Amino acid sequence: MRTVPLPPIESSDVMADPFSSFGSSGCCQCKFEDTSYMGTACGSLPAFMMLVQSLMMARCDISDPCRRLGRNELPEGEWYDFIIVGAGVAGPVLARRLSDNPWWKVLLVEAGPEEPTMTALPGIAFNAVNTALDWKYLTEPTQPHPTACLESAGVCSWPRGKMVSGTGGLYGMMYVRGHPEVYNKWARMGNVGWSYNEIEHYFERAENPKSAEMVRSSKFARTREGGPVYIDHFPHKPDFSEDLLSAAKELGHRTGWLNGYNQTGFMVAPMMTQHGLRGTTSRFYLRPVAYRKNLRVLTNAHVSKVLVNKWTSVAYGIEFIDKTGRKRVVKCDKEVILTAGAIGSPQILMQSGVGPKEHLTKVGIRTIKDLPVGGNLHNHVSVGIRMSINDTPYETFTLDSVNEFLENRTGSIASTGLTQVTAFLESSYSAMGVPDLQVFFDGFSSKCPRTGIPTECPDGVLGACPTRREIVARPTVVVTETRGYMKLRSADPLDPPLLYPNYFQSDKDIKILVQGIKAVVRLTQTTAMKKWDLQLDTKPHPWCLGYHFGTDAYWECLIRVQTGPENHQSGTCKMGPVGDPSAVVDPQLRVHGVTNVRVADASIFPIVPNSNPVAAIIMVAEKAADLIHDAWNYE
Ligand SMILES: Cc1cc2nc3c(=O)[nH]c(=O)nc-3n(C[C@H](O)[C@H](O)[C@H](O)COP(=O)(O)OP(=O)(O)OC[C@H]3O[C@@H](n4cnc5c(N)ncnc54)[C@H](O)[C@@H]3O)c2cc1C
Repeated sequence: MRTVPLPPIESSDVMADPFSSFGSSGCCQCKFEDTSYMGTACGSLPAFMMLVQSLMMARCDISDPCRRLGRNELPEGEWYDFIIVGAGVAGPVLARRLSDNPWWKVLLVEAGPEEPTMTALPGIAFNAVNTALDWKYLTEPTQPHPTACLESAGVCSWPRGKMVSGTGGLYGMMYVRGHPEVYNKWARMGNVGWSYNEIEHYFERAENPKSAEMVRSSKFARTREGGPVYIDHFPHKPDFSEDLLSAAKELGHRTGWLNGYNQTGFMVAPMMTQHGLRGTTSRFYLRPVAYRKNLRVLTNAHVSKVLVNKWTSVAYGIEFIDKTGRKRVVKCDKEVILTAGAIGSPQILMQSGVGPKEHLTKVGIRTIKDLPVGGNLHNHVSVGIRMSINDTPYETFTLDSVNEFLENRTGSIASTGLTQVTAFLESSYSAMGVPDLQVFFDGFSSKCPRTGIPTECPDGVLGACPTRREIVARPTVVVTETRGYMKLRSADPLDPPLLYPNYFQSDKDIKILVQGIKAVVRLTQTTAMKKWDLQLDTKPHPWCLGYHFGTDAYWECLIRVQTGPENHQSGTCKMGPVGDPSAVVDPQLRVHGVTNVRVADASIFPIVPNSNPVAAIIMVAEKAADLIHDAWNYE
């Protein structure tokens, strides 16, 4: 941890827009406990990255210290109206919207530290994975036999962010709403008020499309500019991306805007980004209101349970473990809202005695309400298909690109490279025009450049690079049939839960994925790709030598051996009406049978949207805020 010691925040220090503080030294009068994690990300920290880190941390327009709310202590004896648990994607939205009412006191509690400065750089977007800012969850092998991630004995790795911004601190920033039919299906499952027509305005309320092209296009036709979430294209993309779109066009795919009912095709995706920096809901929703007296953000506080009166089943506060390891209690008058994500929220509910009675009894927790918490666990799933192009793979993160970024906030550091290109495709199993495959592409990105010199190769050597650059295409099933579950490992709230995703228990998921592989392989046969000599890596995986390379049987083997577990975990506190035996929360997001507890994050999805989920999570949090305002304003 590195502390920048500065005097307390003045409201006049707080800018509505961080870019307005660009070049100003005045904002550096503020205090912010920054986290340095590049050493872990890089193994040992090269001098060049140490320099970059010091530069970024010292720049107030990037580190933004005056607009950080996170504190490790709470004043003794304070009471709150609402306690929100988890400052990831959903938590900051609710904290902002509820504290809009100046009469309500709101506390947002987060297990991790404030959002570090370095996560703001899109060019090293995924560096916080596997550091102290990641919960580093590992799944359990499917019983009785492993069905996926066979290369690692059936154990898949699930990174989840542990910081203000949550998994948003290590996500790819892609902003996609998902197909309207997914939400219509939620409504058909008995979730009154959740059809696309009824929720569309929550997307619109959040969005702030920035590029002129977006504002003009029909994509955001009904969205007025001015929502908190900046949506833009990155200011930089590799030349290869446009040719990739041409190749897709050649194969008959639609290219350009993909949204709403027209989601199928290839595009350079819209991103949550502002002035070249990572867009997170903490940046967009919390920082502009850092001056509010009725909003507190408590960091490094692990919530162990919601306090529920065992006679009345009414929630009245939370118990948490603070930074020093001390158990503490904080109470509220109105509601506890769980936004701790698809693993954190169900874990906290079960620790509180809300969950499957048989399981809770086994781990020694007294049941307050018997509910199927932790069921319906599902996730998208992918496989990486290695390819290469004729291009010298020089580092994109160089001293020149650092200078360009610092001067203009443009260049490769303001972008995630080829990851900004995506495709949505329909397999032969898809219905109603809902794409069931998404393709991600990786390439032209950096992790830990060592020298900053433009002729640095991927292994850190200068000059004599190989002549081919690796590109990975990742077809991903986004309408999955498989369902898993999670359980507590023990009654200890600090023990990670047992996660059983059961990948590919449904054969349909693997068949869809094979079709996705064939679709990406077809790209290698296009004229547009001749220019780059895009080639499939045909070296068979040693575990799949028993199958002919390129046959369905070979691909099925590869999928199970080298499973890409994706990061869109959902459904563990499923939303459904009274009478739905698999439901945990009702369509008002209230936990069935427990008063004054709601859940408002990816865990309430009855079915995960067929796209990256952050847009949908923001929509859920926006709607939750209205439900809460309606409930308590009436009171
Ligand atoms: C590498 C990667 C790339 C991704 N790219 C994209 C993308 O481009 N676009 C997209 O839409 N999605 C993407 N995602 C997925 C997306 O980031 C997640 O779906 C989303 O962040 C989930 O939001 P959430 O609010 O439900 O949970 P989280 O963001 O995980 O937030 C939960 C918060 O609660 C806190 N918490 C948990 N337990 C406790 C506790 N007991 N006490 C206190 N606090 C607690 C956590 O520390 C965390 O801050 C990506 C994910 C990963 C890992």
